[in-house]
Amino acid sequence: MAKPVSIEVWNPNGKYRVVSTKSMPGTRWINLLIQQDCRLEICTEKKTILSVEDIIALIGDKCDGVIGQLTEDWGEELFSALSKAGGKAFSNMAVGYNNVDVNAANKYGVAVGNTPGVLTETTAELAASLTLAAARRIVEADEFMRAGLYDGWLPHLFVGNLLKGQTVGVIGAGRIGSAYARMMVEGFKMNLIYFDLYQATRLEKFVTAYGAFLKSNGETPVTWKRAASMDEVLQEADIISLHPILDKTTYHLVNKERLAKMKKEAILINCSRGPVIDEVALVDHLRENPMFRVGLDVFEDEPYMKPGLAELKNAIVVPHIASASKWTREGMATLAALNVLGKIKGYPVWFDANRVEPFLNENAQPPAAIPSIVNAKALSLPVSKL
Ligand SMILES: NC(=O)C1=CN([C@@H]2O[C@H](COP(=O)(O)OP(=O)(O)OC[C@H]3O[C@@H](n4cnc5c(N)ncnc54)[C@H](O)[C@@H]3O)[C@@H](O)[C@H]2O)C=CC1
Ligand SMILES: O=C(O)C(=O)CO
Repeated sequence: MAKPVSIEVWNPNGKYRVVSTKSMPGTRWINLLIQQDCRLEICTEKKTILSVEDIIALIGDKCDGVIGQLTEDWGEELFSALSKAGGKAFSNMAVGYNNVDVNAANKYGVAVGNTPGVLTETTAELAASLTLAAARRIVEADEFMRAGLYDGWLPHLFVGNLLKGQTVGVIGAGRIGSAYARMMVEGFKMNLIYFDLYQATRLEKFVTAYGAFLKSNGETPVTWKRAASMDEVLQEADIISLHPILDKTTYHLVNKERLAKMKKEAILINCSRGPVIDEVALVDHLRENPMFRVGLDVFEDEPYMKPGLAELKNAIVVPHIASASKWTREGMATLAALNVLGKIKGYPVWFDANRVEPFLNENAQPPAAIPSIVNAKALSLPVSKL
């Protein structure tokens, strides 16, 4: 028998039982569920990462849908338990869903939701923050001040890298990668080189137009290039930011050999998923190349860091906070709740998961549609014509 898991209950007499494995920011998501006849149970356990056993206990004998977190292992066992409890809907409170076995969800006919769009700019802004912090050695300099070591201006004190006119490399120029690229190109007048399986046409158009604007102003225009290989980006870029999804093709995308191809003074940023970098190889590379710097939001064995990383001055590390702005986190909670609610209600799937704004307008009722279901095609779910 699994140990009971503590919960907080909203709208106890609601017809549909929805479980959220964590408390989430804001109250709109709660109100949307309870207004639509859901009994909402929010897990209040103190431990951060729930086990499969904990979640099975939460699902119980009758459960219509679950809102879960990227730290949880949503595979065969959980989808089987949810399906047995009558559930047809699960949503990650995240855009990335590498923690979800979508084939297992398909097998049990469970729709899998995610939360795209609402975190694009927030995540790109953190990647840009890490880039600046690494380029200008802000964390090292802050530690130096607090340690009382500053005794006057010096020509060599914390000299870093200028971004203007340098090349920013983006691996994975999807929603977040493109937003980051625009920030770096427009904000710091950097040239762009990117690698993606698909052409980022809108991004290319943006850089072309911005380059023309700069030229018409008598300034050096910015340029863009779509690289034929990832190695081309690694060799040419001064800053490289990783924004692909995590799957078999991106696991250890940055390894020992690829690190060796990068410039000795390059800066590597990772706000995607930890296993995209071979972190052991990264620690060795950082030790051997003190001018190479890295800004990491995510880690291979999250929440742990590989031995040695925390001691390195040329690494900036933050605890997976890239999407942590109030607006974004409340929006993620809303989208996750509406994914589950929409499936329970039998709504069609929203026609464009990149345009989720109508669901986020606090002053209007959300559309009668499901914002984003990653296995909509596999489950042959109808698509909204709105
Ligand atoms: N650190 C954090 O808090 C956050 C992390 N993320 C991570 O960022 C990822 C990307 O999010 P979005 O930009 O919204 O997704 P997206 O799907 O718009 O972009 C991903 C891009 O990666 C490209 N890609 C896939 N395989 C590739 C490969 N082998 N080589 C190069 N490019 C490849 C895709 O073609 C696509 O353009 C998420 O899957 C998630 O893992 C997202 C939000 C917050
Ligand atoms: O959405 C995601 O994929 C995250 O990593 C958390 O914002």
